[in-house]
Amino acid sequence: MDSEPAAAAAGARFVNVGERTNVTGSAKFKKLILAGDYDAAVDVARDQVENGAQIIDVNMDEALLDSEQAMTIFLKRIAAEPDIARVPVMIDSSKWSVIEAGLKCVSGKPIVNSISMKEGEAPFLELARKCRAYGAAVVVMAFDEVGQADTAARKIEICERAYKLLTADGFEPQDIIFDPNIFAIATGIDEHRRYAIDFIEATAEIRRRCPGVHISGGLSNLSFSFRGNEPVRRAMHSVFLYHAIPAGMDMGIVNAGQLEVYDQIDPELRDACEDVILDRNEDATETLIALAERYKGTDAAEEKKLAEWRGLPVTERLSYALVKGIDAHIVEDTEEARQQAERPIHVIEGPLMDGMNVVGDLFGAGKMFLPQVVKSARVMKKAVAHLIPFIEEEKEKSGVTAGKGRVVMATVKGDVHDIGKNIVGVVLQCNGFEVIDLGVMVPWQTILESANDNQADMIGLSGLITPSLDEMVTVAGEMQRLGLKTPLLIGGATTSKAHTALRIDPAYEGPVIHVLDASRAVGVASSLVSDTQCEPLVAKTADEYEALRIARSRSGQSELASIADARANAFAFDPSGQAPAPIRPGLHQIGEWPLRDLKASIDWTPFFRAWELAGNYPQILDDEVVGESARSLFNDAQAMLDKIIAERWVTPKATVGLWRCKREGDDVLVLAGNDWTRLPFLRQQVKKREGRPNMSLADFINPEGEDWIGGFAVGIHGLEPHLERFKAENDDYSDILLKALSDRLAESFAEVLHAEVRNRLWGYADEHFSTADLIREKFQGIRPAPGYPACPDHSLKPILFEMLGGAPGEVSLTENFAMLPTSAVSGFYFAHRDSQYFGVARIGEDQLADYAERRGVDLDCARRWLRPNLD
Ligand SMILES: C[S@@+](CC[C@H](N)C(=O)[O-])C[C@H]1O[C@@H](n2cnc3c(N)ncnc32)[C@H](O)[C@@H]1O
Repeated sequence: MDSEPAAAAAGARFVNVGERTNVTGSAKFKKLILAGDYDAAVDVARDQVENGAQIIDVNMDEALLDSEQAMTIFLKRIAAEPDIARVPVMIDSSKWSVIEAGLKCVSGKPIVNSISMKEGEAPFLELARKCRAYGAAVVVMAFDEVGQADTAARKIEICERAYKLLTADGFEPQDIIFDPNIFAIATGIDEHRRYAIDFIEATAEIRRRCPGVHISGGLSNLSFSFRGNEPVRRAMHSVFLYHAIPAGMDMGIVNAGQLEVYDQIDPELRDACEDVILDRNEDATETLIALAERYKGTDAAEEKKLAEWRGLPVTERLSYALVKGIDAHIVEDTEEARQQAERPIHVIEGPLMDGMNVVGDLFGAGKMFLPQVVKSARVMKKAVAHLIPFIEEEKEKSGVTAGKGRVVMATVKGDVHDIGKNIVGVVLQCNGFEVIDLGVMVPWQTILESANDNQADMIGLSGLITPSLDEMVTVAGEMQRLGLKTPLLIGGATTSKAHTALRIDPAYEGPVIHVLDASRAVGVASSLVSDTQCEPLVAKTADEYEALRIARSRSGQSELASIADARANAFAFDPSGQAPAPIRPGLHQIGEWPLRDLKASIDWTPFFRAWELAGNYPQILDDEVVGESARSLFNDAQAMLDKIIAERWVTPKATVGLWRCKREGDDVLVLAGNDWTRLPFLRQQVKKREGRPNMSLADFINPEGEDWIGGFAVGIHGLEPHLERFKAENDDYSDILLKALSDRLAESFAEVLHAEVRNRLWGYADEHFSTADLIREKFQGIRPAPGYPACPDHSLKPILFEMLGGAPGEVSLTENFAMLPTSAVSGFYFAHRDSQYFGVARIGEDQLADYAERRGVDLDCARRWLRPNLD
């Protein structure tokens, strides 16, 4: 055989055999051949190849036909079409005369489908030799004198016998393709229940006993009981291949354009198919039949809609593609519109903007959600990218993007997080704004220069970590110093209306507005560029912030205990809850971790939150309001995740340290390497009700004897080339999706690694938690992260990283202690039975001074780091 199936044999890929040029399987093809319409019949073959068929099966076994003649004409016709002739032909007939007629027309390596030992060994060998004389490979059916093989044992026995006969006769193993018979399952007949699993098991064994051969099968039989229900059939075929390919099936007669991606199948349907195919439970068939009802007719309706859509006038097609986020035909449609338009810019100003307006309206009305909007934006960007060279040719550069207004956006210095900012940028662009995105870690000078150079209508600042709040105050202060009046928009996970009102707004006389999320950004930005709405919005916001400041000054803050009193009310250490010494103390470098394991333990709820879809996974997939959007996003995420894993886009790395330690007040002294390192922790100072302690993380370490503490950092590396590719393709959707998935992998890695530490490295636990219980953190021990409420000082990160040997998990820190790569997690391990998360909240000046001394920095520096805990 040629290299295609050989590659498949090596496990490199599965070879699709197109099944549409078969008069017994395709009513359409039969009609064309009977009518003598060979032009259209050739198009069927071309479609197959374009849809990914790597071999085409040709069958002319029809009583009303002169099959030999039809085979000859058709094969000669396709041999003259270079785009079809490049794939091998499988000549499919039950009559040798037809096969031979076909063999005479094929120039490349043919495949004969099929021969068997139905009539005994001698006729089998005779046919096989004839095929070999034509240089053909053969499909051998698992059929012998007794009949067709149905059980695994019979399939194995027949194939092994045929293998021995053929190879002894001089046949090359790679020219033998066994078809061990795929039969219909879910028929309601008990004997049929094992048909699929028997095929899979037999495949593995045949590959073992008959080295070098290929295994093939016709998939349509499998789902015969669900005729007319294409979604269920597609799902069954995909699930079947998902199991059969790893067992050794490397070819299959399957409609290449109609295979579902395994992970994109509705999980309920996928499980039901899996139960039937693997014969996993008694009522699997009933369950699948009941479920199948739900899918009836959906496909026909979809196909009809699709066909209708492609038949619309081009402007409507553009609008439809934008609203639905379909980028498959966008370049050809844009080109068609351009040819019809007077000037290329009119395509943007006309149909494209019309389509985006519909998207904007639907989003504004809560009928469309962020993932869809970002997909629509991708379609828009691709269309615009196609038009730009034509517009530039017309020297019309300026008109392209200067729509409603111009926004300069940046993640501030020291911060690297940009998912939220990118989403806001895309949404603003969708709504006609020109966005100048300066990226991450942008110092105030660059932001203000760009705003000035571009005459920005507003500046948007974003940040995720608390030190970024201070950076934003700095930018506001510099804007004031320069006498600017440009509106300043504030957004990002740690920002809040209160912080904006209390700290940023007083630093700048121009308008300052906190924007809660992307869905509000459009309204705020549109008002700011509107002649009538700008003033009212600015005045209303200023009043609101003033009211907030007054309320805060009047309400007074919760009363603080002195740090001495707070310490006297510490959480009592219970020696009986102390974990034993680690089994494997010291540093552990975790070079790589299998991505597949990380996928399995992903917590999906925060993923939907990143896309501003509210609800918990998995219920969110069925949510009445956002369910459809969530499902579509989830499917895209699964598909990308599978690629990330299969093509190893990213590499997870980690470092773990488990060290001896002792307590000194609220400090923990850690013996990392040969030196003792001081870890100063903060203590809650807000006065507590009787019986409630003022907690510090130090309280979970033995105050009297020896104890142990741990630390870790994980990072997901290697995103950059993919992000660059997406950027080049104007694909913000994939860019944001990849970053969000990479964040998920980092969190999952931190969770899985903590389990590894508890169960093996430290070894104080012996757990068997489900993923759901892991996510609920039901285990003993915590991994508090610097910058989080129990240890809010981000500046502990450099100390932790130093103890971990520097750049743990190949993660580094920015000057404001953000981690690079962005998808990274770090923290300490506490193993005591009582250890728990809490918030330090507000602290007093006495603790601040005490902390500055323990931390070894001056008071101002400590004040800057602990600012959020002092207000
Ligand atoms: C941010 S969530 C991440 C887990 C979530 N399953 C996910 O995938 O996004 C939980 C982690 O945040 C940190 N954390 C939460 N609350 C904390 C607190 N009060 N103090 C310190 N760290 C805290 C801990 O590292 C904890 O394991």
